[in-house]
Parts: sequence; C-alpha cells; structure tokens
Amino acid sequence: MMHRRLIHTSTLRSVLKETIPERREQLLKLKKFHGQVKIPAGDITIGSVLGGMRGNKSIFWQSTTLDPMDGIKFHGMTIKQCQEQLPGDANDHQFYPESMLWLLLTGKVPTVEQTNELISELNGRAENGRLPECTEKLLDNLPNNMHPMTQLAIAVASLNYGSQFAKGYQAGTINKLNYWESTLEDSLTLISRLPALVGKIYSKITQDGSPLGQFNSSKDWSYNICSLMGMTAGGDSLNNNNLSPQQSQDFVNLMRLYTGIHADHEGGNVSAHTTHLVGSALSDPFLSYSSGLMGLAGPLHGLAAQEVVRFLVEMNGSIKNVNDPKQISEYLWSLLSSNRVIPGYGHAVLRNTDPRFQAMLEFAERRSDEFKDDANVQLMMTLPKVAPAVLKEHGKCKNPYPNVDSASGVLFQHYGVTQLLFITAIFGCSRALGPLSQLVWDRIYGLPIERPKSMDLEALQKLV
Ligand SMILES: CC(=O)SCCNC(=O)CCNC(=O)[C@H](O)C(C)(C)COP(=O)(O)OP(=O)(O)OC[C@H]1O[C@@H](n2cnc3c(N)ncnc32)[C@H](O)[C@@H]1OP(=O)(O)O
Ligand SMILES: O=C([O-])CC(=O)C(=O)O
Repeated sequence: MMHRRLIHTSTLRSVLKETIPERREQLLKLKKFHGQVKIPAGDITIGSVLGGMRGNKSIFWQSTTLDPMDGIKFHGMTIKQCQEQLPGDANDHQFYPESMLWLLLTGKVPTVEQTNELISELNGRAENGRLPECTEKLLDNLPNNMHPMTQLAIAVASLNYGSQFAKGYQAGTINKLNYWESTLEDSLTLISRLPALVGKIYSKITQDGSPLGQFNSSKDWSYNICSLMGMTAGGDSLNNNNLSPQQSQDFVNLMRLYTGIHADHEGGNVSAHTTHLVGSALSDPFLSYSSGLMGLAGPLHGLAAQEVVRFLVEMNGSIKNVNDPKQISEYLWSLLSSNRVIPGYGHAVLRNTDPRFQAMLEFAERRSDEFKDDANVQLMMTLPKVAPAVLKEHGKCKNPYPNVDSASGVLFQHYGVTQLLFITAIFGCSRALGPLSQLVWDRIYGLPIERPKSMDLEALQKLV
C-alpha cells in the first residue's frame, strides 16, 4: 500500500508541478509590474465597510468564481459541464467528489485513471477508517448530544497533532518554496479522514457511539461517508433504515452530488474566507479548516441546511395541503412578520435561483416515484413557486430565490438522516475540498498574512 501511495502522490504532484512555475511567474509579474492597477467596481464605500464588505473585490481565489445570475463555476465549468465531463458513476451521470478535488487542485479535468488514483490515495490515507487515538478518545469524551458541528470542528483541529506542515515548520525542515507540499499532505489526510469522523459523530448521536458501518477501501469517499453512517445496503453497514439496494445506490449518489457541488463557492463565503484567513497566519490545514467549519456552523451560512428541514417540518405541521400556494404564502407571511428569515432563500451574491439547488431538485425529479409520498420533499418542490413572490412583496431581501440549502436536508431526511443537526456536518465534508485546495495554492504563491485596515466610527464620520 505504501508503494502504491507514493506512485499516486507523485501523479497528482506531477500534474501540479507542471502548472506551478507558470502560475507563480504570472502572479509575481502581476504583483511587481501591475500592483498599482485599480480594480473596476472595487471601490470601498462606507456602506461596504458597514455592510459586511459586500461586493469588495479583495480576496484572491483561483478555483471557483460566482456569477450573480449564473452561479458557481469550477475552473470555468458549470455544474452541468462537471456532470458531463468529470469521471464518476456512469449510471447516474454523477461525478465523484474526488474528480472535483482533482479539478480544484490542478485546474484540469482528470482522467478516469487519475480519479481512481486519487480515490486510492485518499483510501490509503484513511487507514481503514481508523482515527488517530487522541482524536478517537477526544470524540468519545465529548457529550453525544453536543452539536455535531462543534464535535467536527474540535476533531478536525485535533488532527493537527499529526500535521506534517506544523512539524516541518517547527523543525525548520521546510521553507517558503516547499510549504505547499506538506500543506497538500495535510489537506489530503484531512479530507481522507472525514468519512470516519462524521461516521463516528453520527454513531454518537444515533447509537451511543457504537459503529454503524465499516470502511471499504475499494469504494469511493462518498460511499464511505454513507456506509460509516450506517446507510448502505450490501454488507458494509448496519443499514438501520432498511434501504433497498436501489435506495442505497441513490443515497450514495445523492451524497456524491451533494459533496461534489458544495465543495467551493469562491473565496468570500464565511467558511472559505475563514480557512484562507487563518491559513494566512501559516496555521496548518487542520487548524485553518477547523476555523472554517466553525463559520459554516452559523445559521446564515451552512447551518441553514438544518434550519430548512426544521422549517419545512414545522410548516407541514401547520398547513393542511402542501400543494396549496395560499396556505404556504400565509405561513411565510407569519414567519416574516415575526422578523424571522425564510431559511434556504436569499444570498449575499446570487440574484437568481442557485444552480446547486437546481441540481438537487433535478435529482429528486428524476426519482419522482421515490419522493411522491414525502410531504417535506413535496413542500420543498412547491416552495419555489410561492416564496419568491412573497419575499419580493416583503421587499427586503435582494435575492428572493432558493439557495443550495433549500433542498439538501429534506432529501437526506427522506433516506433516514433524521438527526437534523447532523446535516451541516455533511456540508463540512464537502466544503473541505475547495478551501483546502486553495490553501495549497496560497502556499504555492507564497501569499502573505491577511491584515486589512479597520476603521472606527469617528474615522468614517470624518469622511462625510
Ligand atoms: C450555503 C449558504 O451559506 S447559502 C445561504 C444560507 N442562509 C440562508 O438560507 C438563511 C436565509 N437567508 C439570509 O439570511 C440572507 O439571505 C443571507 C444571509 C444568505 C444573505 O444576507 P444578505 O446579503 O445580508 O442579504 P440581503 O442584502 O438580501 O438582506 C437584506 C435584508 O433582507 C433580509 N433577508 C435576506 N434574506 C432573507 C430571507 N430569506 N428571509 C427573510 N428576510 C431575508 C435580511 O435579513 C436583511 O434584513 P435587514 O435589512 O432587516 O437586516
Ligand atoms: O457564497 C456564499 O456566501 C454562501 C454559499 O452559498 C456557500 O458558501 O456555498
């Protein structure tokens, strides 16, 4: 296995190494010769300083860009193009998140062989789903009912005990030119351990910590997330929800879809920006991403995924007909008039329906028989026909359309993920792929510590 790992590592590295010199030179030239060039529409106003820096173009991020109307592009590729071109489960046109990781890291579409190599590389690092002893013990000692995101962030931070980057930095055996190599090592290790981490956390909240499934090193990352959550049919897990073989395959493909498309959303979102910011102090990838997870755990960001399910379940309990727009509209108005947000709607950048929501919706539409009797899924599908008009009339939010969190939770719940608080932990697996890829590039480029200037009220007052 060790021999195979070395070969796999060099393949990913050789592709990266081919790209690095040209990219480094491009960045250095920009910095040296064009550092004074102003960025159009990047003016900083009092409004933006007081308004969450909305619209300020001030973060360098390579792998994804977000267009307000068209949504996310991964190295220029739309979700549909990724579904067409990235290797994955051919039966369901569903790419593996490992192919997405390759794309994010290298900027290139991997071949099937390269994707399989990365799958093996991650499986080798996962050590059959065994966690380092200190992390295992730490998780055992946390209360089972502590929020899964808190447990995940703590566990990820604890993995820094084995950080190659931190060790190399302490020992003085690495330098600015090769920081990226141990950052890559740590990032791949972190990603490889996520199925075991979330499997363990899920077992704690559902079964007092007793294992729900086993790691299968011949399978992909998403499959292992599902089986370690006890949710595959076919021998690798307890399959406590009695999923049929077809449902099990669909659930694994839902996991691949979800973890593939939530991987990155350019640099300004809270989880990505936090990872990037903390990493800029040369904190290792475990500490950096642990901080990102803590940001993801906020209800205006990733935690909205859990809030949406709660909201749909509550709405279902108080309206009589999930297909009646009038009843839905009245319910939404009651929520808005008590000054609550409609979770899963609105966005800081998007001004249109989130194409990630669309992709999740299409997953459900392709399986209409499976979902036809699920009132929560039906409500999720009806809501986009009602909520935008209500939000427009309400007149506050800039984007009245559904975002990615609108659909995911109820689909997971349908297959038996009934522990709503856990849903954001699955988001936490996915989001590792983008910000950690960027962290590798941050080190390749030798980006400096982030340190913007702050202003107090008096200083702002003087400007007017
Ligand atoms: C993976 C993700 O992070 S996707 C986002 C997940 N979050 C959610 O779904 C939570 C619900 N949505 C929201 O709270 C917001 O739309 C956010 C946080 C996503 C974006 O926030 P902003 O960029 O500040 O939105 P925007 O500029 O449109 O806000 C203007 C006003 O509309 C309100 N608003 C925005 N979205 C909504 C909503 N879904 N329901 C009700 N009111 C809303 C804001 O609270 C704000 O009110 P205020 O002026 O009283 O403070
Ligand atoms: O882009 C944002 O601000 C929030 C979001 O949708 C994400 O991070 O996936």
